[in-house]
Amino acid sequence: MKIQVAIDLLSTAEALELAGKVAPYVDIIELGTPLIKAEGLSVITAIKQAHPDKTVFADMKTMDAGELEADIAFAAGADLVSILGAADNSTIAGAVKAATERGKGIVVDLIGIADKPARAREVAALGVQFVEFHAGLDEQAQPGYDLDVLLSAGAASQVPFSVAGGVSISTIADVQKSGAQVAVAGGAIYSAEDPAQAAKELQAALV
Ligand SMILES: O=C(CO)[C@H](O)[C@H](O)COP(=O)(O)O
Repeated sequence: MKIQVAIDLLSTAEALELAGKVAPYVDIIELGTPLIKAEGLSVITAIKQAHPDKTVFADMKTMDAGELEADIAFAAGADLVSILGAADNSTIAGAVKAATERGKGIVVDLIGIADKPARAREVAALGVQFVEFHAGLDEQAQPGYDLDVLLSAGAASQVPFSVAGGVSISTIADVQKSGAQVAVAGGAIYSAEDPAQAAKELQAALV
């Protein structure tokens, strides 16, 4: 299983600093949606230039104009771009077209989707690289939030999937057991007192 660090910070300088610390322990560096909105596409270029050996994920969360939005993120240096599962299939197909032309990949984010396994199977058929079973920061803050629900849904989907929803050192082994290809960790790394140590421990917890 791969580890993806989600950088939900607000400046390119902070993102470069965090990426520099944690890069040895992660496979994929994600530029979070608030970061891209705050800094623009240039943050993607800055991170890719600093870490050309890493897969750079632009969390665009695109809902419309899939081909155009994916293409501008790929042109800036992204290797993977996220499109929302709630988007029309034509939006996802357009993004896949841009990815295919550039030899890159699309990840569909199932945030807010009720029947995640069913939608995952539909979008997988459109040619996306993998599907993200995701509970966003606001959903995680609701009483009774349970990561296990996401893990069961991912396992039931029978398509390549990632998991994002407050993954931490206490849950990463369960994420791996669920069969996920990628575990996404944001707050567990960027909010840690020692982000490099936190990322190292996540990596060490993999079997
Ligand atoms: O995309 C996001 C929020 O929409 C986050 O990047 C994702 O949820 C991972 O962060 P965390 O591990 O803190 O949940």
